[in-house]
Amino acid sequence: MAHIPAEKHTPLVLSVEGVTKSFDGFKAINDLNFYLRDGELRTVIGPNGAGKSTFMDLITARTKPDEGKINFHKDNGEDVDLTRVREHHVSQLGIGRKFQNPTIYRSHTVYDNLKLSLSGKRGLLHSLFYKESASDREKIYDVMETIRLKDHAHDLAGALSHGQKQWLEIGMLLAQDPRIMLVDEPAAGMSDEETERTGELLLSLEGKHSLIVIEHDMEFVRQIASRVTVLHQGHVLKEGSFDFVKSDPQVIEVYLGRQTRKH
Ligand SMILES: Nc1ncnc2c1ncn2[C@@H]1O[C@H](COP(=O)(O)OP(=O)(O)OP(=O)(O)O)[C@@H](O)[C@H]1O
Repeated sequence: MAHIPAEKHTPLVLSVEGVTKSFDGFKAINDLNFYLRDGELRTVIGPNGAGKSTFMDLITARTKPDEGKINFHKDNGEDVDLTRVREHHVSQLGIGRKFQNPTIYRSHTVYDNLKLSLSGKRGLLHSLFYKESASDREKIYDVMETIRLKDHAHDLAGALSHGQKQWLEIGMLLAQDPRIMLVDEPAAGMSDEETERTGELLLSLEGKHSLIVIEHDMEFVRQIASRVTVLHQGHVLKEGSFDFVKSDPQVIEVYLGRQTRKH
């Protein structure tokens, strides 16, 4: 059983218990226990092949585990077993995922991308023709404010910088009010300034949403992390503050030491 920190009494939003997933006999995820608190920003690090993407695939029901439980704790007190839910229902439950490559509509404006995302639940064809209400407009402006793209509302998404595209996609998730946001390497390919602004953006979401951020850039992890989970061979190797995991000999051995040698 994984250790649940006793010092915090915030309710859990996600419990992953005893989860195993094999591919052709290889355990990509091996007896994994992971708990996420409501409003928490958790960073997940680990070497290539540690199982980070598979972990996200399991939470979003893209992949089904061989064993174990994955429970989403709804704010009405109900639990939903995510291993029994279809992938498209997971986003309707309020679990959104941002992949590494932005999936924005390049030939639409920033505003229209957010509008499409807001109305996404109604289907794409409907979304193209739907007239947003005053509260929808307010929501879109709130999101643009959060992702700092208000001044680009009427720019085509395809003309945005790499960093701005990533922020727009985070905004598209936000437009759907997710309870849990899964964010895969948000700072990849960004300039130092964009990376720092991305960190500020994620920190501004802490408390309002629960976030799991996978990241390799340790400077970025230092900026955003309060609690870090280190995955290794599909299992939690260590979990704790940035300073705790950074100085842990096992983490240095399997991940940080190798990272340093690479550069
Ligand atoms: N669909 C699949 N079929 C076969 N093997 C898979 C599949 N998906 C993942 N694996 C294997 O499971 C292991 C974990 O992969 P995963 O992509 O989850 O790791 P990761 O931590 O995200 O790695 P990276 O940092 O390189 O993205 C790897 O050895 C990978 O080859």
